[in-house]
Amino acid sequence: MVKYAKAIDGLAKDLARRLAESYGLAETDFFKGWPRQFRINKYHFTPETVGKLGFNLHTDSGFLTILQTDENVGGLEAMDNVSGKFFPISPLPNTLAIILGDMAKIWSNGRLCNVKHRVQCNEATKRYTIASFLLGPVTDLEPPNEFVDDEHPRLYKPISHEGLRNIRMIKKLSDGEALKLITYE
Ligand SMILES: O=C(O)CCC(=O)C(=O)O
Ligand SMILES: [Fe+2]
Repeated sequence: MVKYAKAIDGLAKDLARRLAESYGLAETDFFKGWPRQFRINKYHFTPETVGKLGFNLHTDSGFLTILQTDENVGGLEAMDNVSGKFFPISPLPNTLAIILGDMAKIWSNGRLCNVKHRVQCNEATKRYTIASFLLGPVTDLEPPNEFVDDEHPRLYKPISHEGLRNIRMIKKLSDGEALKLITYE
């Protein structure tokens, strides 16, 4: 378990660093000291739950999620935010799914998309997934200067990961809509 967590943590940091590099940012270790979280999702799908949701539509509140999906049981669906259509993220052996969350959208000043996703129960069986989250800063997050200019004015008021999570919880907005509440007029 510790070995797995360390390897996943290394991968998350590597992905974040490469993302920053791909935008030509000066600061590529921006995620230093950000908390991480690890969760095993266990779905007890039954004949009664077939056709229902196992996990409601949501965005992940953090920066990025590395999801190890069940190799045999599908159900994860991502939403295309232009058409609103859902498409399945089918299980592929030896493949991890990477999901960008609310903090990635705030950090990139709106360039990166916080992907809406859900889990649909398609068959009466058990389903296991492992989600590892690189969350976000404990202090208020502001996009790097490279993401802000006259054509791309600051979209969001500075906020910590916990601050955003509190808004999501209090306002019951776990589908990414909480970002509208911290948008500059
Ligand atoms: O179990 C899945 O496939 C998705 C889990 C998920 O979206 C999450 O843990 O945030
Ligand atoms: Fe999720």
